[in-house]
Amino acid sequence: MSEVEGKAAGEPLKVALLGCGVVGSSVARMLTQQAGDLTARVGRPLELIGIAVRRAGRDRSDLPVDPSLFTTDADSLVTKADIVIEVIGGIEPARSLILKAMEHGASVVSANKALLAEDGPNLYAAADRCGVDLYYEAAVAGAIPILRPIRESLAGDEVRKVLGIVNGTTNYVLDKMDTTGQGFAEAVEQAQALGYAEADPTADVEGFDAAAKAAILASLAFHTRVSSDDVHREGITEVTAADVQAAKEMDCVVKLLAICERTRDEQGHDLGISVRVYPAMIPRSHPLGSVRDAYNAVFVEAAAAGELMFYGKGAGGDPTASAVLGDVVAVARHRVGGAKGPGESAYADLPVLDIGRALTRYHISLDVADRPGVLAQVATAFAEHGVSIETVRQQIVRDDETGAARANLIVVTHMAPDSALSATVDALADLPTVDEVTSVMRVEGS
Ligand SMILES: NC(=O)C1=CN([C@@H]2O[C@H](COP(=O)(O)OP(=O)(O)OC[C@H]3O[C@@H](n4cnc5c(N)ncnc54)[C@H](O)[C@@H]3O)[C@@H](O)[C@H]2O)C=CC1
Ligand SMILES: N[C@@H](CC=O)C(=O)O
Ligand code: NA
Repeated sequence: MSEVEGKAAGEPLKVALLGCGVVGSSVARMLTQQAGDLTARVGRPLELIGIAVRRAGRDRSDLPVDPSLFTTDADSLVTKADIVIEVIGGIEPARSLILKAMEHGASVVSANKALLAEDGPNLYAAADRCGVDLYYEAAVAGAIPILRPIRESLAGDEVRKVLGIVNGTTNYVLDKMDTTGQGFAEAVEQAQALGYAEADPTADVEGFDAAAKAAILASLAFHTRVSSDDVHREGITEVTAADVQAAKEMDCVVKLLAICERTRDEQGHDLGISVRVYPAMIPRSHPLGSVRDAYNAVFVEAAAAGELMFYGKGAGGDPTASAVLGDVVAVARHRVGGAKGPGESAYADLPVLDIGRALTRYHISLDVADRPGVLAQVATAFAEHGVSIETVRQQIVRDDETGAARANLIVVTHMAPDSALSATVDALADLPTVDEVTSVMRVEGS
């Protein structure tokens, strides 16, 4: 019988909190202020036994917790707890502390997508070996319950696609660029001030954060190990005001999307899965098109359930703490009831396909000479790569100095493999009649 199982009913479960930043301070506050309700829901009190911080002596008088709980000795704190909450972030020392906590019999709740996406299988193996739980609902889309629905509620179905806006910072930035014409840098600063951005916002704007979340979603949805390195990633730093305007003209909006989908051949045999993150135009009428500010939304398609939509706050201290505490209650209930949550499920072991095999559509804008035969040359470049054109729009622009007429062509394709689409763009750029390919963006969701 473990030490925890041997405790008398009513004896508190000891909770250690690692990290007291944006998320950690909300967790500390909620754990303290909602102690009575949490006790009633778990069946045993939860006792906060310590809060590991990096620096001692900082004024934390705004938090309703006993100042003696703060410690810089996370290593010894994790050995004394029944439940460890890790909200430090990053790979080390978070990983070593989690492993140590498990070795000492603690269940772990983490919000750390970077770590889960890099080393999830190792953490699951340790949880299994130690007979403890590993929960991380806050790691993807903050407050939105999405991992447990995929991991548990949809465990009897077959998930076919997960399409999501899973990064609040980039959604905030793109939304501000769309609605107020605000500049990129200013919008990123605001997202940081509001507590949405990662400690280093490069993780947000370059798509690393969304790629980690995509890896976690794909692993759970397709019962396959997917790490951050398997995810094709493009961030939003290259998205220009002109791209946002071009999207508007198509009644679309630019969003950073995480796309996880199962690909089958015509006979229905699994070819593998595609996991990718990139900015793309989606119609404003699409359910993801109206996701504003730092909100997140995840659209799931399953064989029997059909289409499901999950929407809410994907970032910020309190929303993220809500997901953390939901997990704390779940693992605490397991302790009280002598149960254990699900472990890793990677039996399907599907190959992760190269981005070239993903089926998508392109919106291409190019400046060309305005003379007979140019459109035919452009159309030939598409045809030679097996790419079918859906629409072409042409606008004549006159050069102010020379008076020469140039044309701006906007081509939107039908669905084609990404490799064929990008080869078409290369071929267009090489045509002598094409001055410049001014923008290329994928179109999703229609
Ligand atoms: N802020 C948000 O909206 C969300 C954050 N997350 C995740 O939650 C985790 C925490 O994020 P934030 O609270 O935003 O970060 P933060 O940077 O505000 O807080 C992290 C805290 O950990 C402390 N820390 C660093 N090393 C430490 C150590 N060795 N021992 C003790 N404390 C240490 C830092 O001093 C800092 O106060 C990250 O994994 C993040 O990806 C997940 C969802 C949303
Ligand atoms: N930096 C992240 C926080 C949540 O995961 C975001 O902006 O979504
Ligand atoms: Na979540």
